[in-house]
Amino acid sequence: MIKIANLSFSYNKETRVLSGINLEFDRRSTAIIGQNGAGKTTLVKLMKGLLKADEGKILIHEHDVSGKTAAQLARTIGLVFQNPNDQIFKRTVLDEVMFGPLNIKMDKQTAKEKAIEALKMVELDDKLEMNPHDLSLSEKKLLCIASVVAMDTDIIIFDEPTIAQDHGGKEKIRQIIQALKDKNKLVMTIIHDMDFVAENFERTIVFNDGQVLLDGETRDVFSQKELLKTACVEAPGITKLAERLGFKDTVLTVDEFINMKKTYSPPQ
Ligand SMILES: Nc1ncnc2c1ncn2[C@@H]1O[C@H](COP(=O)(O)OP(=O)(O)OP(=O)(O)O)[C@@H](O)[C@H]1O
Repeated sequence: MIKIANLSFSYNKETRVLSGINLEFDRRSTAIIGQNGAGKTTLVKLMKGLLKADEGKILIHEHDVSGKTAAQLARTIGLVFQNPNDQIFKRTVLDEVMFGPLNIKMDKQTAKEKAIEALKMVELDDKLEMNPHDLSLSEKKLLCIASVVAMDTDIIIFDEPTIAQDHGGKEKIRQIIQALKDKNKLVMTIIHDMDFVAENFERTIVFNDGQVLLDGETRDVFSQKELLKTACVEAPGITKLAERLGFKDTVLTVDEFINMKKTYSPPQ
């Protein structure tokens, strides 16, 4: 779906932020992780056409991103920003969510239907007439998710969706991601919450200093202790616990831990 070849980018002459990135994305849900400043947000901004590469190419559905207009890209790839205040500018919740669909020339009736469907998904459909700025931070983040979901793009990228979410909010985001996966969309997220990565994403890519350090099935990535250390990334809590207890296999979730514990005999 997305092919990235030999991609490099710098904001200024002194520092190269991304260098020689080669990646292909299929429909597997994918987490992009790595320490602050590793280049994750820059990569997704390049995919979304918000920045122009210095070198290399990004192809989405075989078409070069550099040859596409912002409107064409908006129909294919949605990006939910980390900070909701970067995204909110209408006076009611409904108008906010209809803005994107109308902007990509959906007719008004369809835009409204898509907006309400997306607001139901994030459970804000009882707040259609509210001013978005009166919502809590967690609700604003959900509103921004709805605004992108309503555009019905094939690819949806989240930047730190779980920040400012309590347990209930995280559970809602988990369900939204699952619903998008069920619709066969490519869901990608930039995230620092490793427990959430382990529980929800099939593939994980680790960025370090503007390059891809690790890329593979999430379980395989979290089994690479030494390389994770290089990228200053910690494995999920349950993975570390199982490892310290001497489990042979890499454990990703509490359910797996419980199931494996039944057959586990501690080292003598
Ligand atoms: N607009 C900008 N102008 C100049 N430098 C920038 C700009 N945006 C980001 N950078 C720098 O580029 C590097 C990569 O930033 P980027 O936001 O892509 O990292 P990140 O991996 O997403 O980090 P985080 O996890 O903190 O969001 C950092 O050194 C950052 O300071």
